[in-house]
Amino acid sequence: MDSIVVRGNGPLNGQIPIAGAKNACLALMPATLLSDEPLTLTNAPRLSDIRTMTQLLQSLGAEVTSMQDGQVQAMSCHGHINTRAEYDIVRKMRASNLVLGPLLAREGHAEVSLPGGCAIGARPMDIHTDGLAKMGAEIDLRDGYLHAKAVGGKLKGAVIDFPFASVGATENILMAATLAKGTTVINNAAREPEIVDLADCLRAMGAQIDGDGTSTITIQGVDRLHGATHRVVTDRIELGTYMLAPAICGGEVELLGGRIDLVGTFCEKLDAAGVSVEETDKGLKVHRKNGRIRAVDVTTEPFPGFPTDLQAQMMALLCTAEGTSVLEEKIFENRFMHAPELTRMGASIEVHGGTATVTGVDKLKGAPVMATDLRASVSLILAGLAAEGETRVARVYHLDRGYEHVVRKLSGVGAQIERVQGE
Ligand SMILES: CC(=O)N[C@H]1[C@@H](OP(=O)(O)OP(=O)(O)OC[C@H]2O[C@@H](n3ccc(=O)[nH]c3=O)[C@H](O)[C@@H]2O)O[C@H](CO)[C@@H](O)[C@@H]1O
Ligand SMILES: C=C(OP(=O)(O)O)C(=O)O
Repeated sequence: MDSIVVRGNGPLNGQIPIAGAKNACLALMPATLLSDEPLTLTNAPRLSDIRTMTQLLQSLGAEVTSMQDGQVQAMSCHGHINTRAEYDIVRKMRASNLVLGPLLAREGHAEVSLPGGCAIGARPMDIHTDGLAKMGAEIDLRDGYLHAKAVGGKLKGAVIDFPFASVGATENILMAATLAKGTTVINNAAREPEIVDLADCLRAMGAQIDGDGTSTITIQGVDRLHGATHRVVTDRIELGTYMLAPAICGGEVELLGGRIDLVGTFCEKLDAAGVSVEETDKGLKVHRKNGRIRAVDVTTEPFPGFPTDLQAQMMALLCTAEGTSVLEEKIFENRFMHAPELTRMGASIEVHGGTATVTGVDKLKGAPVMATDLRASVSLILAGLAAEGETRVARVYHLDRGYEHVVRKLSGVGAQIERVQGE
């Protein structure tokens, strides 16, 4: 198992290109199951999660080709479809559950293993299954698999009120509804940019969708969808992560492809902490305004609120801020696993339930630490970039799920970072 070794070495300067969004691409890829014709995605990120989704789609009978340097994924699904998504693949990644809606819409039945338990919270599937049940699916859990069957062989449009604006449930129902009979309305839908990106792609495939990006999405079912080519939206979480690098280390970094509308609330918090974000014709330029970072309070919320996927990285910034910051995690009940690791580096953090109180210290000190999940791992790298001495982050396979070329991107702006073999 590889580790990442980082040495704190002062300001970072230069440019970092931002990739296509993992979380958009993971929803876009299963959309290929909705059509016999090819779906081509450009700007796909080079990540292990994308390879896992590729394997899953191939196991269901899709042809998936990665072209050129892996940045284009072309998929086509015209032969026999296997409707069983096996545990061995599904357990690797929560987003595997996004094949449920498309399989059910296309074939009228599906058997999908429950995704593996993820360390950041329980992450049940009830909002997905209740929504599909309203559309006429009978679903039961047997042998660890969700067995779903559309009564009469075809899903029907329905009005579905989500108890929580779940991103994955919105994506599953949105895809299922494109081929359902009649009109589906999702109330309290998620508004994340990845939802809008998926709706854009489905529209390019011939779907009739209105209201994506708002809390009410209306989908008029059609008989068939056709092929399309779609460019994956910029990864706002990778963007926010690298915006924090000059905020933590000093210097000035331009994030190529960055857009304020993807990270609005995050930018407001950076501004309050003393970080300048400026729009350029190529993206966003970030530097510290002056002096030390100031403490800010952060509460994670569904989009357009502060993203839970940037909470760990923001905590890394606030570890050396002037004053005390309170971070409230409202999306996942167990998403502070980076806190004890940051404490090993000299941070002062107290966690009580869903609240972490961070009192800024002058300097962090390098230490051996362990990545516990994707965003936790990158928060430890960010902290290590500003710490005195060497930080070794073990278990970086988590990082490979969501950050392509992290060593190349950060060393390109002057960071001392390398990947080494062994824990
Ligand atoms: C691949 C992908 O896009 N992952 C993102 C997606 O995850 P994901 O789609 O899993 O997140 P959800 O929005 O569904 O989950 C939010 C909350 O709702 C709860 N819930 C969800 C579904 C359900 O049926 N029942 C239920 O109780 C979850 O346990 C969690 O507490 O959105 C999260 C919230 O922005 C992000 O952190 C993840 O990076
Ligand atoms: C939690 C994340 O991903 P997943 O939903 O795939 O676990 C993430 O991208 O931060």
